[in-house]
Amino acid sequence: MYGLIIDHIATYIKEKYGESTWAEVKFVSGVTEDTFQMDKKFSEGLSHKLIWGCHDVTGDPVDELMNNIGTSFYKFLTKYEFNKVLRVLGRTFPQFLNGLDNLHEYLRFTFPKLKPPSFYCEHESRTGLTLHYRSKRRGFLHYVQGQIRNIAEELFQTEVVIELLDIEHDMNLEHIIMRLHFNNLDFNRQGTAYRNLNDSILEKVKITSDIFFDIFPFIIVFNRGMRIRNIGIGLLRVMAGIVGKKINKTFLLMRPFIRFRWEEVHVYLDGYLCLTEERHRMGDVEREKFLSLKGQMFYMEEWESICYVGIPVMSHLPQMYKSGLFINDFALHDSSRDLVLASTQQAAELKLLLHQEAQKSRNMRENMNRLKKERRRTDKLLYQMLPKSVANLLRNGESAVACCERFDSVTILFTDIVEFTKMCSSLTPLEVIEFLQVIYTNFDKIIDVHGVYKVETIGDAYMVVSGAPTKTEHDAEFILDCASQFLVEAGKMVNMSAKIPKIDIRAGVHSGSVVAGVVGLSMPRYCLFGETVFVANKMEQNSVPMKVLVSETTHNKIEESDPGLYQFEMREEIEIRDEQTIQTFFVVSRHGPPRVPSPRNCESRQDDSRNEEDDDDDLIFPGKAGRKSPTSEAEDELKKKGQLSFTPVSDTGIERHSRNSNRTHSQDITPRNSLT
Ligand code: HEM
Ligand SMILES: Nc1nc2c(ncn2[C@@H]2O[C@H](COP(=O)(O)OP(=O)(O)OP(=O)(O)O)[C@@H](O)[C@H]2O)c(=O)[nH]1
Ligand SMILES: [Mg+2]
Repeated sequence: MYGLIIDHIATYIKEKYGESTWAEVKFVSGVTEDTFQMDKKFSEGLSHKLIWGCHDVTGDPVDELMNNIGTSFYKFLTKYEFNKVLRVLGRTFPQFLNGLDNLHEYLRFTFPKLKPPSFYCEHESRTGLTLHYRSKRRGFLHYVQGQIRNIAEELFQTEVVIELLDIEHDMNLEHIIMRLHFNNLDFNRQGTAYRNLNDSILEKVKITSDIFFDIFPFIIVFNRGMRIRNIGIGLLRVMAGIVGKKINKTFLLMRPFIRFRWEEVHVYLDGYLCLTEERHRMGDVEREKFLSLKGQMFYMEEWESICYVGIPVMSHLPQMYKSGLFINDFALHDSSRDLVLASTQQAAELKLLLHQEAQKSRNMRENMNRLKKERRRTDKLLYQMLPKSVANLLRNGESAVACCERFDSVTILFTDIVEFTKMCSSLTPLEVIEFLQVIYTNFDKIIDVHGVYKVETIGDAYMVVSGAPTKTEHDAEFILDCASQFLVEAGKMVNMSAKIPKIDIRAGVHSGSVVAGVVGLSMPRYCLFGETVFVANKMEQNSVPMKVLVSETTHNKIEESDPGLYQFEMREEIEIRDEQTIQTFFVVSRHGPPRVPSPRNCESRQDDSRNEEDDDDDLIFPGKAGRKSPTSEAEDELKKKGQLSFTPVSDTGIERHSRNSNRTHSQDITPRNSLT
């Protein structure tokens, strides 16, 4: 059933009983929808579900509910401006009721799959008329009675008393016969006016049958035997062969819902009838659907026949071609041509609108995809500057202060290039940038493998942390694995250029607590604050080339959690400030392969890891196999111009450690040519 009727029921319940009762009614009826789009189809049982739900919640009798809802119908229709259609449907109340079938048919443009009720009036008198209401649905008797009373009062200021005469069930239809008692002032008024015409004029009005069948080009005259005696000029052009055939073998009667027999049709004279789907049997081959006609039947006493005066219904021009009809087959004097053109025009406009709609939704989808891709790109840039969890907090409107967090147990690594300033004196600015770019790109690849977070680079210094923003109990181990890999990587960077035969780096590590947070609005950075940072930096400054110097805190952390995991060499105590010294250790080697960070050993790891599923990593990060990253593209560019003076470490990057690697001996992390 279309949402219009269901929306009517829902609107009544909300307005009469309030939103909370409506919510209860929905719950009781198991209805999830809250609104019902008027031109959308819903399940047939939904209307009764809501009515019975309302009965269960309020205790009001169902018939009374249906009647009261019916009496709010006219007011409800104003919501969609359908009330304007009702106002012009009939000059009198009986004419209005006679126009209901036509009205619902006309509504097919808005409700293409309409299954409306059928109404027919007979035995009209000064005191009322008999109304036949037929429907494929059951249980709308009181709803209809409410509607009728409401319309009679609203549009005709007439009070109607409804007497139920009979209810039949036939042809899977509910057929309700009611006597409407009301003051039918207009009864006979038109009739008498018309019959008062001077008889002599009527006598002279004789027209030849040619003119008659011209005036009504789609008329069908059939006799009591239902045999077609004659047809209008329009029908003659497309189906001359039906003359002499039985009309109820040639056409199906779609509305009203009655049997297509003389006795039943005869009762329906002056009523609205819709013939359709002409089934033109060529031999035993049934032709496809051919022509739909809408019209009215009149009884012609002189001919002892019924005249069906109709016009073809065309929903689109192709249907017109198929039927073999042309516009000039339609009468010029009535609106049939306009109606056909209007409906095909409307169909064309509708098609254009749908096409435009489809185009719009395609554009919308493309824009959404572009937006999504752009969003991913900005996210990636943002996640390069800030941890993902922090970036998302900021994006959700949290203040920078709200993003601050204290981490009780982190381990920080500083590395620094030995005699960088001296090296730079022999390089051009571009070569300095390239030089750092190559080193840092390779370090960037390493940190991902070891689950540490790159905090920043300061000139030739490179700072990473483990234990923030992703908490882990293996922070010291991850940092030492990362530091040792940095040394291995630096040891490979030999003969990168004639001016720099090799590079050495110092590394320093310390563990402790920090406060981490975002500072700065224009260039927000994720920074670490606290003594731990200061001491880690001191470790680096006091280390020696190609060695990792760790504080006693980090040393003890490893020894407590994983005794013997690393071999250390005790060094002298260093003074980090007046009278404050720290015991230090060099890292010598590690037992077994590095631990692989995972959600199991890194809390909220997935929060701060890159979005693996993103397919445009290569835009920001070194490309996957076969895809060039900007760095290597830039390097190619410079190579072509003969400007590149460094041979970057091969793009195979860092061999990935994994627990199941077959290395069993302790891994010596002292690079080949380091000083000890
Ligand atoms: C412009 C005014 C009207 C509009 C837009 C309208 C539209 C509709 C629609 C969309 C349906 C649902 C059919 C389906 O889902 O297949 C419907 C059914 C119905 N209409 Fe109308 N209608 C109008 C006027 C009236 C009037 C004036 C009456 C009675 C006096 C009426 C009686 C009914 C009834 C009883 C049903 C549902 C029950 C059944 O199918 O028997 N309608 N109508
Ligand atoms: N932006 C910035 N750059 C710095 C900072 N400290 C040092 N640098 C830069 O880093 C370069 C190297 O500094 P150092 O590492 O202290 O000196 P070095 O030449 O590498 O000698 P070493 O003591 O062996 O490291 C300097 O030339 C500066 O350009 C800093 O705090 N901020
Ligand atoms: Mg330096």
